[in-house]
Amino acid sequence: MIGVRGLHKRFGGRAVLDGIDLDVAQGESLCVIGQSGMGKSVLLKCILGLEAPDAGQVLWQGRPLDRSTRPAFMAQFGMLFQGAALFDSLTVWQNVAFRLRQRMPDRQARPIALDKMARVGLGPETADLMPAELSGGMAKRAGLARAIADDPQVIFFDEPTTGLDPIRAARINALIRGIVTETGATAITITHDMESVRVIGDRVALLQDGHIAWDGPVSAMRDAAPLAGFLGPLAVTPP
Ligand SMILES: Nc1ncnc2c1ncn2[C@@H]1O[C@H](COP(=O)(O)OP(=O)(O)OP(=O)(O)O)[C@@H](O)[C@H]1O
Repeated sequence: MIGVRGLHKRFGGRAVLDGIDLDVAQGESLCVIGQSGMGKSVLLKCILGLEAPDAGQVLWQGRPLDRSTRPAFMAQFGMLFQGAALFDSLTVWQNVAFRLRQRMPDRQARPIALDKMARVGLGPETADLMPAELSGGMAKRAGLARAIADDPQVIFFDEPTTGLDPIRAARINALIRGIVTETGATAITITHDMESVRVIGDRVALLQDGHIAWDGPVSAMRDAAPLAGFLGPLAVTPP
């Protein structure tokens, strides 16, 4: 469903992405791991069209994403940003309904937002709070509700557990897995957290030195030699 073909991206003298090929099937949950600075965010930005690759293509439904095909893709994706990235001046429900409100009146958007908030464990009493009044875990849940508000076909999770303690991180991982399974959405998660990989992922791709150094099912991760050196350090979320 999403394909990456021969993606190259260079900054200064350094080839951060040096020929990336990747396919994510419909309904599959792929986790992209790699040490800090290996280009995970750059890869995500290239897929989202926020960074222009030097060479290569991103395909969606078998067609290259370009000026004419990208709008349809953008209408079908949801994203949980690192740090949740809620709009400070909007209430929680308005954040969740951000995209819905662009095409429907508030009286229609609000019940949908409340329904998605309930799915992630945020009760109606939180609807009219401002983001500054939420704890880190609640903000992450609100970001998750926003990511799924428009029933996306593709969801990106950027470091979903960063900044959360292990208990809250485990809850977010379980929520994400539940939502991905329930909705049948295709999911791409960028993470340092191996617990996220184990809970959220069907498949894992290791990004290293500009290449996908290993790509396989999460169940095979433990025996994968290229991952051996990474499972330890990657198990700890960096500050
Ligand atoms: N706009 C840019 N201009 C110059 N260099 C950049 C730019 N964006 C990213 N880079 C460089 O590309 C490399 C990869 O960055 P990227 O943020 O993708 O790493 P990452 O794997 O996501 O790391 P982390 O896990 O720490 O977030 C880094 O060396 C970074 O400095």
